[in-house]
Amino acid sequence: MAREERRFEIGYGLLPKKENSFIRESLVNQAKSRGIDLVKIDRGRPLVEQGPFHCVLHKLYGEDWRSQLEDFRSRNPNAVIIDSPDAIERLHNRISMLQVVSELKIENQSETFGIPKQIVIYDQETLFDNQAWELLKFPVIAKPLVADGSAKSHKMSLVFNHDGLNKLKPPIVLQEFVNHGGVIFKVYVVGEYVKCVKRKSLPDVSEEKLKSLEGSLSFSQVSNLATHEKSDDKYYKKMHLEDTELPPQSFMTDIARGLRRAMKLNLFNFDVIRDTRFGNRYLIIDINYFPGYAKMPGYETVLTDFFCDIVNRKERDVVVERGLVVECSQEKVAGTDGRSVLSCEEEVRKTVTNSCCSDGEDKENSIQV
Ligand SMILES: Nc1ncnc2c1ncn2[C@@H]1O[C@H](COP(=O)(O)OP(=O)(O)OP(=O)(O)O)[C@@H](O)[C@H]1O
Ligand SMILES: O=P(O)(O)O[C@H]1[C@H](OP(=O)(O)O)[C@@H](OP(=O)(O)O)[C@@H](O)[C@@H](O)[C@@H]1OP(=O)(O)O
Ligand SMILES: [Mg+2]
Ligand SMILES: [Mg+2]
Repeated sequence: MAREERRFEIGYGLLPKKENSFIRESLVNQAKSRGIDLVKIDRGRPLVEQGPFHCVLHKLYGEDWRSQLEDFRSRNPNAVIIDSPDAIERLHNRISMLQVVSELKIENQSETFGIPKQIVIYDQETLFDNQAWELLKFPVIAKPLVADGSAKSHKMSLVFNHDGLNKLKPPIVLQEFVNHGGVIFKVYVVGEYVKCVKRKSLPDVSEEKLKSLEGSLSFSQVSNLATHEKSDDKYYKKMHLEDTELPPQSFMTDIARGLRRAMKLNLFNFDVIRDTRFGNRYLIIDINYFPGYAKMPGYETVLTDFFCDIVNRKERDVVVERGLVVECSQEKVAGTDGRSVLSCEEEVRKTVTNSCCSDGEDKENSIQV
């Protein structure tokens, strides 16, 4: 006798721009075909009155939203919130964002990683204080300290010399500009899934060129420009993205998994550049929460797989790859708010079968919510 299909509801809270790019019909349909209904959260009504959702997916800020999530969590202790506002908050400050990279330990003989030299400047006086400059060398990139998703938080300046400092408005982070061959790598993380892609970046600045450059140059979201915006530009015509080799996948995966565990986040990307002075040195310059996944080929499948894992309370790394279900209680794996996806041994032991995400067959290891 055919078993009734179990369905799950995932509520999403996104700004209109994100909703437009992420919630495509192709994603909604694929999720639906595998037992997941993506439902828009009505921001005009309390979250607790909606659903009931098995999972909440969000990229919204502010105190009101935080307290709505808190209420939701206490009333729905079994629901999963992807991800916790506290964990996301770390990415709203460009210093705390990269601190986690500096603390990460990864064993690798052939490649190294880190972050560029940087200082934080809170006021105008410190900007012109020579002591602050002992560590850094021009050119530098001035980035707003706050990275809250506003247009302002993406406005950057490439500063060539002291004259260029006049226009800057602290609080800012001054980060050494590192020549990297004009190509940036964006590493997308969706739970355990890791995908690295190439994008165009700022061109290198030679010592020679630096002498002739005046002041500073402003720019914003250079790796996100539409193709037509780049195509007229002489520089971009000269660029050969296809000639650039990707960093080793296993190295990027190790960094991604390390970051995921340390930050307790499931949905993020990080920007990596390869220092041209040392072909095997990689620098992480930016980490973004819930980035533009729709730019990833086949994002619908990747995201649907992830949703299925979440609602089934199972993760590939623990349940499938290692096959050791009990490890969940010992491993600090990226948690979510509400209940950690992998935190509790008892939950994992509640092994039942259900039809969500199965390809027609029941899976012995799936966990029911
Ligand atoms: N230290 C650096 N050295 C060389 N280039 C850099 C450095 N920092 C940033 N860039 C360039 O400037 C761009 C913007 O910087 P960053 O990624 O920090 O800004 P963002 O506004 O947070 O970007 P996103 O749109 O990815 O959120 C990068 O994509 C890269 O092209
Ligand atoms: O739409 P959103 O506001 O989430 O924009 C994000 C943007 O995704 P989009 O492509 O969907 O616009 C991301 O692009 P990719 O790194 O994936 O290229 C990146 O620029 C994030 O920094 C942005 O987030 P913010 O920093 O502004 O919060
Ligand atoms: Mg970036
Ligand atoms: Mg960013």
